[in-house]
Amino acid sequence: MRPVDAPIVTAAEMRAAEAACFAGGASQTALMEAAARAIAREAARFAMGRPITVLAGAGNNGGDAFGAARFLAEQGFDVVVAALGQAGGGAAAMRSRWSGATVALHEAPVRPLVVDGLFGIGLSRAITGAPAAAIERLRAGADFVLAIDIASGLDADSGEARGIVLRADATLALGAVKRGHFQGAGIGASGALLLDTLGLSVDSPVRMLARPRLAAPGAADHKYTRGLVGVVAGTMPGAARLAAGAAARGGAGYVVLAGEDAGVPFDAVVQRAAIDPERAAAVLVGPGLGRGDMACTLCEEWLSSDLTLVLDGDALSLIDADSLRLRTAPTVLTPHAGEFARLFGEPSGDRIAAALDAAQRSGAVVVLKGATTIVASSSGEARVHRPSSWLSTAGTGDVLAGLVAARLAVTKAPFRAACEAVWLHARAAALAGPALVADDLAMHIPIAIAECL
Ligand SMILES: NC(=O)C1=CN([C@@H]2O[C@H](COP(=O)(O)OP(=O)(O)OC[C@H]3O[C@@H](n4cnc5c(N)ncnc54)[C@H](O)[C@@H]3O)[C@@H](O)[C@H]2O)[C@@H](O)CC1
Ligand SMILES: Nc1ncnc2c1ncn2[C@@H]1O[C@H](COP(=O)(O)OP(=O)(O)O)[C@@H](O)[C@H]1O
Ligand SMILES: [K+]
Repeated sequence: MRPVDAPIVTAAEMRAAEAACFAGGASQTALMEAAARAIAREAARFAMGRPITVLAGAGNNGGDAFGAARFLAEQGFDVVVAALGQAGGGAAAMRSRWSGATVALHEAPVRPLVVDGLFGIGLSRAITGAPAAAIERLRAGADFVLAIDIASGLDADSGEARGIVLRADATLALGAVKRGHFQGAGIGASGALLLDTLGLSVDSPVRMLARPRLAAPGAADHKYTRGLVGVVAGTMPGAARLAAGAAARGGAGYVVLAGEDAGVPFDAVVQRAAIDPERAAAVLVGPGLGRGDMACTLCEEWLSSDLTLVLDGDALSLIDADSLRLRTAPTVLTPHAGEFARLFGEPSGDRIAAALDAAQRSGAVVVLKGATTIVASSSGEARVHRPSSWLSTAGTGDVLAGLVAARLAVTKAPFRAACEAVWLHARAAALAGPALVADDLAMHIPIAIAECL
């Protein structure tokens, strides 16, 4: 099945869940048989009757692979297992139950479907030399590669490539999805992500972002109760206009764009010289702000206020992470990778861990944007989302910042607001379709909202 709202675990967390399952009386063989059955089910769908090469390593990933080969052969598929190393532990039992054709990895026949059971979460060193050459040859000749648990060559936590990676067209995650599916080389090498929980009970404060549930305004609501968003314009007012337009379409009751000659995206957005702090439910500072003296002053003023803030773009270059701790009002930061590195230092491989650390250090909700976007709270919760790659165009981050401000004005709950905004932004991008520009997003936000009511 396609995972929705699923927990995302590290290799250590997965092993702990597996150990708890064994402590509860389950056997490793039974778990492997269940994994093998799930893999065979998916592989059969993708093979559509064509011949299959199953790659089996020496660890449990290989054990799953031998089991899957057996189930596929029982269904009448033409299956060859290409093995690497001597299966040990639970994998040895699975290997002994396989009586079909077995060759060494370097002799693996190129076939339309390759099932990758070389390495899973136990990969401990880079794949190089003869196995790497075999992987390259098989990938080049295959129509479709199904990875068991995680594509071989990916670090399960960071998603970084360890030597060569056998890029998958689909990955069947076992037990739970892994952080490595969403990060580094794992983004491009995992293909379509599927999950079989194998009945394991896994929980984590890090989860895939689910579609939010939103409420229509109440009968007693008016423009102020629904929340006024102030957007501070600066030297590049186009960015502030994009943000203000998104805030208005994102459900705010009233949007004020503050700045002389900033203009407005449409007439519903009000241009004023300044934002009335008594009225504002959330203020966005940063998109197109500039980094001169004026920008510095504005940034300092808003930082020292007791208003709920979204800090984006230039504002993220004008503040320091530790001073944010002094704020008592909610703060949401929306950095891209470069802004994040300036504020908090270059993240080590695991960006999810880096975003959680940053949230804890600053006390703010951190939205670390990119091909995978992570929303992290200072209490250790994180939500992870993969938006359309068509979003990689100028100004889409300004739209997201405006949306966060709108949801913040409506909900008053920073983590929830950031999650809602990231989902709506990605959905608006999907609705806008290929070759979108940032200006296209706002008009699709109401359609995305309608899907959440
Ligand atoms: N965790 C779970 O809940 C479950 C795990 N299962 C499977 O078990 C896998 C993890 O099994 P393991 O812990 O045995 O780990 P792996 O099967 O990923 O491989 C570890 C083995 O490969 C060797 N190795 C690592 N890197 C190497 C390299 N570059 N070159 C050559 N050898 C290398 C190690 O020394 C070890 O023998 C999962 O990915 C999944 O497929 C399933 O069987 C069932 C459920
Ligand atoms: N390759 C990608 N795949 C998916 N989303 C992406 C990709 N690259 C960027 N994005 C998204 O596009 C937006 C870009 O924001 P940002 O870098 O702040 O741009 P800008 O400042 O021009 O608005 C973010 O929401 C980010 O998550
Ligand atoms: K694998």
